[in-house]
Amino acid sequence: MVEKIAMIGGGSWATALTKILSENGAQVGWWLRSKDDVQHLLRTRHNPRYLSSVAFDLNRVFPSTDLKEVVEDADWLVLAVPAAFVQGALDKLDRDALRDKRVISAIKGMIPGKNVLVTDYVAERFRLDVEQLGVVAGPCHAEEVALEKQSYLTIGGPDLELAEDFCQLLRNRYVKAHPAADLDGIEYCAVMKNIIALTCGIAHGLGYGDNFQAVLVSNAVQEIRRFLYALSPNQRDLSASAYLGDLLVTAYSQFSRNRTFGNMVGRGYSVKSAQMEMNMVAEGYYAVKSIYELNKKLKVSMPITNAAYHILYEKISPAVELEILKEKLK
Ligand SMILES: NC(=O)c1ccc[n+]([C@@H]2O[C@H](COP(=O)([O-])OP(=O)(O)OC[C@H]3O[C@@H](n4cnc5c(N)ncnc54)[C@H](OP(=O)(O)O)[C@@H]3O)[C@@H](O)[C@H]2O)c1
Ligand SMILES: O=P(O)(O)OC[C@H](O)CO
Repeated sequence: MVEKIAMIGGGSWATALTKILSENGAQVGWWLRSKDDVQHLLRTRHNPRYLSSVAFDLNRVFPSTDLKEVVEDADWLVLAVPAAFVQGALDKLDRDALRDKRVISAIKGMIPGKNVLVTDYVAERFRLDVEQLGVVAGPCHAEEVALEKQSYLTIGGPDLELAEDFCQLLRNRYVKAHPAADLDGIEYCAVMKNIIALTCGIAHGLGYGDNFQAVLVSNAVQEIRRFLYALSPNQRDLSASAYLGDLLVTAYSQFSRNRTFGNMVGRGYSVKSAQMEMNMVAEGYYAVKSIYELNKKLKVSMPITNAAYHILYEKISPAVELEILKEKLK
């Protein structure tokens, strides 16, 4: 049986996942918001602005701006727009539109303003059971998928059969995938690693070196552990690739959107100009605010998140804030 997937989003990650899934034989209805991009895909088989080297087989990939049609026809829904645009993207769907679907979030962010995980938002908005949900996690840059470099993904979800089914759709010559039961922990960690990478970028932009970054990342693991434990004190191995691996790839990679954004801020760009300079979205910018606000209740010690918040939302000088932060790290 050919699996039918609705891919929601036109950016790098949606493009990479569409490549993996369609080349494995799935039928992918692909919703992009831009008519011009859909026309370009239909004409040339390439997404014009993201991973434009990838050619799609239009017998399996069906680009469209008609969200309802794309969703109606699918067994699986894969969300791959930045979290800030999820509400807008799904706005036109009825509450029952996802009733019998399996919904996978490939998003590493929270809904700004609501400060909830994407899976919690869709579960509530579309009255879904948690067993219908999963997340795509793990250290994986879309750019390396385009180059078919060896990558590892983790599919988190309470229903391990659903998670394994989605793994089977992903596995290929260069992608290994495995299921894991920890939905919330994996999703929160994927949100928080963006904040850490952004702070690593700020430090790099200010001239801090590898010695400092190694200490920053070590302290970040402890910060993430404290926060996750306060939210959901399940047993989880934070050294697994869905947690630590994702933190490392984002904190150290040349491809990282979050690190790049932070680096510009550290070099003196304003938040606005850094955002305008990038044609991609750094989720960490929004995540800082959500996690900072959530933590007002939890009161976990989070010096790195606090520093990032002060720089990005209270306009404190990055140099001053890093001077304060460096005294708190061990
Ligand atoms: N890139 C990766 O390697 C990677 C890997 C794992 C997970 N993720 C996650 O995947 C999610 C999507 O990120 P991405 O990297 O694919 O994004 P991206 O390449 O940075 O592309 C940005 C996307 O956001 C859309 N967008 C920008 N402004 C918008 C607006 N005002 N309203 C609606 N849409 C808007 C863009 O649409 P237009 O092009 O039409 O402007 C584009 O589809 C994020 O949560 C990210 O953390 C990414
Ligand atoms: O490294 P970033 O900031 O581009 O985030 C992309 C992915 O989350 C890496 O797994």
